[in-house]
Amino acid sequence: MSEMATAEDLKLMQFCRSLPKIELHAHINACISTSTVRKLVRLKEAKGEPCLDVSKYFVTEHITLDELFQKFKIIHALNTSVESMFLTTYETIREMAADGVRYAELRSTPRADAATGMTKRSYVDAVLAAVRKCEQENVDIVVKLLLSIDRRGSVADAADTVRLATQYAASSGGVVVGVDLSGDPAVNDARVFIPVLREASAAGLKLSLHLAEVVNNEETLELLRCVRVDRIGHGVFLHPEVGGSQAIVDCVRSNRTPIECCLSSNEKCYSLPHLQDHHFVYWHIENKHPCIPCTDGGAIFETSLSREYYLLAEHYGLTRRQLYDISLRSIDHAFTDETTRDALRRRWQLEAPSL
Ligand SMILES: CNc1ncnc2c1ncn2[C@@H]1O[C@H](COP(=O)(O)O)[C@@H](O)[C@H]1O
Ligand SMILES: [Zn+2]
Repeated sequence: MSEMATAEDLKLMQFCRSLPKIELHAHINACISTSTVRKLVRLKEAKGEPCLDVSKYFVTEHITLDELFQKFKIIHALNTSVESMFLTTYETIREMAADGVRYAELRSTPRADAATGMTKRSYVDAVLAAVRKCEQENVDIVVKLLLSIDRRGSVADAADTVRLATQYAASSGGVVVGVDLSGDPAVNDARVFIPVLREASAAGLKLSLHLAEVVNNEETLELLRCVRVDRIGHGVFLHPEVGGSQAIVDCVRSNRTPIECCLSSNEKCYSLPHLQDHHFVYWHIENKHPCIPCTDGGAIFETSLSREYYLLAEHYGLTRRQLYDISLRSIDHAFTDETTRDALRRRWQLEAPSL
């Protein structure tokens, strides 16, 4: 919101906060708020370990994807232990709940760290322990987890992640539900992961893939055709007008594959001159295609899910009723069972803010 926010703007923001919301695209290490960063620094200092300059973590202006991935190096250097992963996840969940998010799918790339003894498995355990603690404390949110494959890694690493996800899907009481493919889109050809991703689907895991973050039509089309893509992350360059292709559009439309749209993240990393040019307009407004507003990780992009809904109203003139409907429809695309979805829908009915 600008400094010149009018009473109407404030009322709209208030509405967006009270709207029950569902977050389907948030990388844990992109969700670390200023206050959590401070806690992580204290944790590191208490152990006598050096810290990088964490003030550079936040994306305050337009940056390139390359610069974004440099920022993750800063946070990864800070977040190296099971204690810090637990803390990060715990704080993230509480902050989301405070923003009115009632269902969230977090995603994160399991990492090992020789210095602290963290393994990929203890990393996931720490995240799951934080989810359980929030449940025990009755934090008002349902949380699920996707394990992320980093496309910069090897196929063997990816296979490891799918194996972990398969095991945790069985042992986590339904918290681990799927796999994400992410990482620097300029690195490697994601088609090498097709067999591994197919195995993940065959094992019953849901798949959300970062696709078309840069123009890469062959890769995008082949992944869409060879893998059961349950949701698309970003999909900035799918349609021909922006360098994508009609074949890709046909594929996405015929499968009605939902697109996770992260306005602020895209605006900051793709330097969209105007949010009017965001692909939400093409897909959702012009073509009624299912799109889910998400943050990508609110903290790093200095946003929140409420603010993303606010931006939809501000830039595309969506009414409160339309914002509510988008939020309600997002439930259809959650990687959970029908019972949970029905419970969420009932809640949405009860909690519908005055429209
Ligand atoms: C434009 N946005 C993006 N595109 C692609 N991958 C992204 C991303 N934002 C985050 N990640 C992926 O998530 C990791 C950080 O969270 P976790 O350590 O997994 O919790 C990054 O290292 C990258 O692999
Ligand atoms: Zn992402």
